[in-house]
Amino acid sequence: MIKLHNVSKSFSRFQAIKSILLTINKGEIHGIIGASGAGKSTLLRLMNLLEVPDEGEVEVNGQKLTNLSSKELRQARKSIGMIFQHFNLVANKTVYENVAVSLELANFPKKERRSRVLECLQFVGLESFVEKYPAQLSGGQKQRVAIARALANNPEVLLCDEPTSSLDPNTTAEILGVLDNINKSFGVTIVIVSHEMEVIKSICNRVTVMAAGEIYDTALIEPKGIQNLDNSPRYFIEQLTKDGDLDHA
Ligand SMILES: Nc1ncnc2c1ncn2[C@@H]1O[C@H](COP(=O)(O)OP(=O)(O)OP(=O)(O)O)[C@@H](O)[C@H]1O
Repeated sequence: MIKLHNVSKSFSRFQAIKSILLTINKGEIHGIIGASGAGKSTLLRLMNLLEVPDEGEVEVNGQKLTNLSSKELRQARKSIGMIFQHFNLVANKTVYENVAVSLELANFPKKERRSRVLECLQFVGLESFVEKYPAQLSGGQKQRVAIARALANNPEVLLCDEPTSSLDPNTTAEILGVLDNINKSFGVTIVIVSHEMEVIKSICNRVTVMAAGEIYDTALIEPKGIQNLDNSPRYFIEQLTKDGDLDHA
């Protein structure tokens, strides 16, 4: 479970996140959608303290990250994986080394590293790519390596920042399938930032709609469509459903 309690974040004098209250339930796939600049990525990065809040508390799996020392935070982050739009692989390391590096950083027992790397690469269907370098991979394959790297330490939470925004529709569907499989197989709580309503609708159980650093609404996504949770106006959600993607200028 992830809890943000009255969390605010400013950059210089610009308030990007305004006193946000949000609970993400254990085991759910939670989408965060909103127009460009709404604060989606900042909100996600507050969940593992890549951005440190100016005010408020961040709690993940019962631990208040905002109260931890830097050593304790490093430990807590082992259970929070993250993937990015541009994959963030290390160009001069092989597929194998890119995944192994997260185990080294986490002091994973040396003897078990090789089998764990291979296990994660097998899960994403890339066990035969161990000796390849990122430049030899397609976008979808790079994102699979990034997912394997994020999975290596058995995270309880996976934060995904626009994970399919650089991919074509077929590859997007494949990557969303991998994320769904991770959620179903291991019970990992997944948070996905996206500007595409189709992505959110195809995989998420709930969606939070952001506008100008605030939560506009949180809605439950049912198989038959989107239903409002909070009895607040349905207008924005209905617009999103009708118009499809949000403008991502
Ligand atoms: N490190 C930073 N320094 C200064 N301003 C920042 C920083 N990070 C984010 N911002 C500003 O905070 C606001 C929210 O940014 P954020 O990236 O969270 O929005 P977003 O909804 O994810 O947008 P996009 O969809 O375009 O990525 C923007 O106005 C952005 O310019």
